[in-house]
Amino acid sequence: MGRMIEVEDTGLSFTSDIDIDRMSALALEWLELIGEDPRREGLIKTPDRMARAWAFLTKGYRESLEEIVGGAVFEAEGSEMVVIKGIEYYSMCEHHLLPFFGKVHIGYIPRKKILGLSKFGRITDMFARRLQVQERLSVQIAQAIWDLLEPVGVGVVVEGQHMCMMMRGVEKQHSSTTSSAMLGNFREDAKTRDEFLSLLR
Ligand SMILES: Nc1nc2c(ncn2[C@@H]2O[C@H](COP(=O)(O)OP(=O)(O)OP(=O)(O)O)[C@@H](O)[C@H]2O)c(=O)[nH]1
Ligand SMILES: [Zn+2]
Repeated sequence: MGRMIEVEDTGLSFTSDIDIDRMSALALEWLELIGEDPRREGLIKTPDRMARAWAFLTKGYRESLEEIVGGAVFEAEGSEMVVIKGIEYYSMCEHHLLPFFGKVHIGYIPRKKILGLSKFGRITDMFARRLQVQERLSVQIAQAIWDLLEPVGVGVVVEGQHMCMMMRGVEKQHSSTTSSAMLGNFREDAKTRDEFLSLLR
């Protein structure tokens, strides 16, 4: 069993290692409970596959910002807006444990530090690969960039389609949700925010 980790300010805790055997045993029971025969040929390896898939889908719990960003914070001059558009993500809603997915758009105005471009995708994935609501995903990405780079401002826009609203429940196939998080002058200055939003169009 893994070490228990407390996540600051969230009241969340989780184990640092995934116990694949125990998850697999639960998955087998799950298959029985939905009315399947987990011993039939096609399902023999399914509990193990399911455990491993879930280990991947929740790997963000076992990653930290320091670890994924490494040394890719660089000193830089200039204070023009940087926009990274269309970062795809897949996450799991915390209410139904069904997927939601879409795109993340990030903008920031550096003060003295810039970030390696690939790291925006890695930060997105670290938070997306946890149980989420879309609003919190937006805020966590923005806050992480804020803490890392101490920029003049940062804005994050997340678009998402939620399988729990498509495959079940309200069964709406064509709705999509946009959420955002704005910090610094992206929050305070309408002109900066508008410039960011116009670059997303
Ligand atoms: N705000 C927000 N809501 C979400 C997200 N993902 C799923 N939900 C919603 O969470 C809500 C949970 O509502 P409940 O009434 O407790 O659950 P439910 O009976 O399964 O609801 P229905 O989906 O309407 O059938 C639903 O309205 C979901 O659409 C998300 O990322 N953000
Ligand atoms: Zn849901």
